[in-house]
Amino acid sequence: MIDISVNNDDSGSGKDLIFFVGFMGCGKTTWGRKLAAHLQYSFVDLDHALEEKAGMSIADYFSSYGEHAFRKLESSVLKETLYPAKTVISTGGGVPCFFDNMEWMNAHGKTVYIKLSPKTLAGRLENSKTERPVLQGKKGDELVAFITAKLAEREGYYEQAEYIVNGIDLSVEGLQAELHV
Ligand SMILES: Nc1ncnc2c1ncn2[C@@H]1O[C@H](COP(=O)(O)OP(=O)(O)O)[C@@H](O)[C@H]1O
Ligand SMILES: O=C(O)C1=C[C@@H](OP(=O)(O)O)[C@@H](O)[C@H](O)C1
Ligand SMILES: [Mg+2]
Repeated sequence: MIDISVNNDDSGSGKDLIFFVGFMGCGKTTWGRKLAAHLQYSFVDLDHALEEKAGMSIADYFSSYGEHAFRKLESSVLKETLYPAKTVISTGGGVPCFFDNMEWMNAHGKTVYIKLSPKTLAGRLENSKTERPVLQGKKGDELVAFITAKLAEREGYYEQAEYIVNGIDLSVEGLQAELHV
């Protein structure tokens, strides 16, 4: 039998999907991939899925079509991707904060918020090679101030996750125990 999750119904909820959420730089892509390998689950990074669907990088999509179009495409990629059973999904940092995406993820799998302070996030983002157009090249104190304000806007969504984990001392064994998988 082929495993297909059908959009907007409950068929995904029994399929062992794990969604990582949290601010840019908290480690969703890194730890999603590691946990999937450890559990022998499939792995989907929604940013990569979106780039494939759009046929261009996120930075190019933002500059060509703007953030509003990006958020609509992001939500459709979240909901229309056919996830195999047992998949870890790393979302982009804005996903939980638009439309009913957070509710949708909670209805379709386990959700995990990787929580970190603005200062730690800023340090990681300054050393990360991934392009993040939302940050507009900010660095140093300006970056910390931006993250502090943006996280205050977004954290209420992230905290709707079923599990909240400290991003400082993550391990795949710790995640596996916490999530009971
Ligand atoms: N536990 C960790 N300790 C130190 N650096 C980390 C850790 N987890 C991730 N990173 C680094 O932080 C940066 C952002 O990680 P990434 O997985 O791309 O985050 P996200 O997908 O949440 O934006 C990357 O450069 C990554 O190597
Ligand atoms: O927080 C955001 O608004 C964004 C986060 C990015 O993903 P990461 O959280 O993996 O960096 C990516 O989706 C896009 O650049 C927008
Ligand atoms: Mg990522």
